[in-house]
Order: sequence, then C-alpha cells, then structure tokens
Amino acid sequence: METLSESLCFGGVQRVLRHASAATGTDMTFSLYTPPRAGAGPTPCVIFLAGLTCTHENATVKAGFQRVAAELGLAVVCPDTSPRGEDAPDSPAYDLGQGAGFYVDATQPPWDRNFRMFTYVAEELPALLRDSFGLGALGLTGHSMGGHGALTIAMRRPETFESLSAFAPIVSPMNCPWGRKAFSAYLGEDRALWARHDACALVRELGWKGEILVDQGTADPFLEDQLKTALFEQACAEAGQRARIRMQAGYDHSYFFIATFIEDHLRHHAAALR
Ligand SMILES: N[C@@H](CCC(=O)N[C@@H](CSC=O)C(=O)NCC(=O)O)C(=O)O
Repeated sequence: METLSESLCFGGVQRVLRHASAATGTDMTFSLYTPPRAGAGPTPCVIFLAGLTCTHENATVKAGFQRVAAELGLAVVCPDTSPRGEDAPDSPAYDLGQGAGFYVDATQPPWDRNFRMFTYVAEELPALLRDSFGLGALGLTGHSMGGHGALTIAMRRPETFESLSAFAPIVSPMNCPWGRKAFSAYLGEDRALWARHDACALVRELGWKGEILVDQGTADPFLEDQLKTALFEQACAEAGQRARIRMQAGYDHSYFFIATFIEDHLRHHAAALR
C-alpha cells in the first residue's frame, strides 16, 4: 500500500492511497478520509462510488463530505471507477472502458481480464478497509453510474453493507443507452446476467433490508433518457421496499447537487451504521 498524499482536514486525515488489486490485476487508487473522533469500536465507513469519467478525485475534492464526516465520526472512501493504465483495455468513448467500469465483473473479451469492479467493491475493498485500516460497518452510496453500483452491489451483498443511498442513480441500466452499451460490451447479450446488475430488477427480486435514500435533481439533463428515477419509484412501490426518493427541484447532475445533499446522506448512513 502506497500513500500518495496525506492532508489534515477538519481535524481528520484525507489520504490518497494506491495498492495492487487482485480483482482487477492493476494498481487501484482510492481516497480515504478518517475522522478525528474515535468512537467505541471500529470506525464506520461510507464508500462513495463515482460516475462516468470520474476517478477517486471527483468526490474527494467536490462533494464536500469531510466536515460532516468529521462531526459524525465516519470514514469515507472514494474508489476509482475502473482499472486504468496501458495494460488494461480502453475505448475512445467516455462511457465505455477506463472511467466507465459500471461496477460489473465483465465476462466478455477484452474486458474480462481487468474489468472486475463488482468484485473489487463488494469483496476486495471491504476486506482491505477492515484488515489494513481497522474500519467497521460499511455503507454504500454513489452518483449516477456509481449510484447504480451502490444500489446493485448493496442489494446483492447485504451481509457486507449496512446502509444504502444514491445520488441521481442510473436505476435501470437494462433500459437506458448508457447501460445497454456497457452491458453489451462487458456482459454480452445474456439478459438474465444483465438483470443481476439492474436496481429495478433487484429491488423486486431481493430488496434491501433498510430504507434507501435517493436524491434526484429535476433539472438533471440525464433524468429522462438515462436515469429514469420513476422506474425505481414504481419498482419500490410494487416490491414494498422502504425508500425515500426525493425529487429536488431545479438541481442538475453536478457535484454542486451532491454537495448540497451529502450531509443528509451521511446522516442517513451514520444512523444505520451505529
Ligand atoms: N461527458 C459526458 C458526461 C460526463 C458526466 O457528466 N459525468 C458525470 C457522471 S455521469 C454518470 O455516471 C460526472 O460525475 N462527471 C464528473 C464531474 O466531476 O462532474 C457528457 O458530456 O455527456
């Protein structure tokens, strides 16, 4: 494990770290904020999964989570969104390849060797945070493609994650252009496999053990074609899933929207992780 940077922030420490990942077969970079106040027992931690084109850095420097995380005694981890580097495949498109891992384990060449972001987030990272940093209960959140990752990974791994929220998530990748393009490339044409990575399908099949908090801006340019929040509202209603899905008037898809509501999300996680 290599420490790339370390800065004091609101009395806690904001680090950027790099490690060799067994899941992706590449080095992976992530940020880790640890709060100043050590409570009783291991520090609870929220993992924030970012969206298309992002690295660990976007949420770390733009979401503004550190002040509230310090107050609540929460650690926050921001992983990268895909494997990177010359040894991993890529595509010239912003919505496929490096920066667009879609939180699945690819089954199709050339992606299948490295693009294993489901295993990285669901298994390798939680074990690393527990074993190398002594962190405790885990919550999962994310934005857009990362909101899709948070919803799908948490529902499939309720034994690993205790709390769940999302900002402007892609709620049904099977039914939007970003998702269909990524799933065709990474997973092939097996629709049953696609459904195992689709939040609307999973909420009907598995559900989530707690309340899901979702914020979505009404001025988000991706709302109608890509994100389709109404499909998740309908799926939750039909499945009897507890969910607080808040349509936030006038907010767009940016990190200004995330920064506005990050405090609510961290409080939602802190309440469940105690
Ligand atoms: N370049 C693309 C859209 C890129 C974009 O908006 N990325 C979002 C996430 S979208 C869903 O996963 C993002 O978080 N960007 C980084 C940031 O710091 O804002 C286009 O122009 O259509």
